[in-house]
Amino acid sequence: MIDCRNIAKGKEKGELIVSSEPISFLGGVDPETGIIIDPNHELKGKCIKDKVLFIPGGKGSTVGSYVIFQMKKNNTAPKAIICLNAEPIIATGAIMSDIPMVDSPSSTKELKNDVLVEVDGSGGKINILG
Ligand SMILES: C/C(=C\C(=O)O)CCOP(=O)(O)O
Repeated sequence: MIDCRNIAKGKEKGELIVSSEPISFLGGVDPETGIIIDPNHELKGKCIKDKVLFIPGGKGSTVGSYVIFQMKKNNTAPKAIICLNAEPIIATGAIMSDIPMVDSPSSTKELKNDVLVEVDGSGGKINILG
């Protein structure tokens, strides 16, 4: 179990998709599919739908919050979000879209691609399931 700061309430399970780079949701992610479309991003072509997204944080336009909300409506959103350091764009998007979110994990060594985790955005914890 990894202690975190709780940002957006709720609890969801999913497989991790990890990036060392921040993501701009406006222009960087296709809300129709959940695929990363930023040509310069390390996750270009990868789909974040139904994944647990682990990123350093967000960047870019504040409209990114609404892109996250649109993704939730389209069923293309991540199940949960983990950030190293939450910032207002992604935190607002997660809160208004009911996507569990935490930041400031006490350890990141187990947070690797494809690991199944449960994010508890209410209690501020990540459980490693396998
Ligand atoms: C509200 C904005 C644009 C719109 O309505 O489409 C401005 C967003 O400003 P940023 O500097 O990109 O956050």
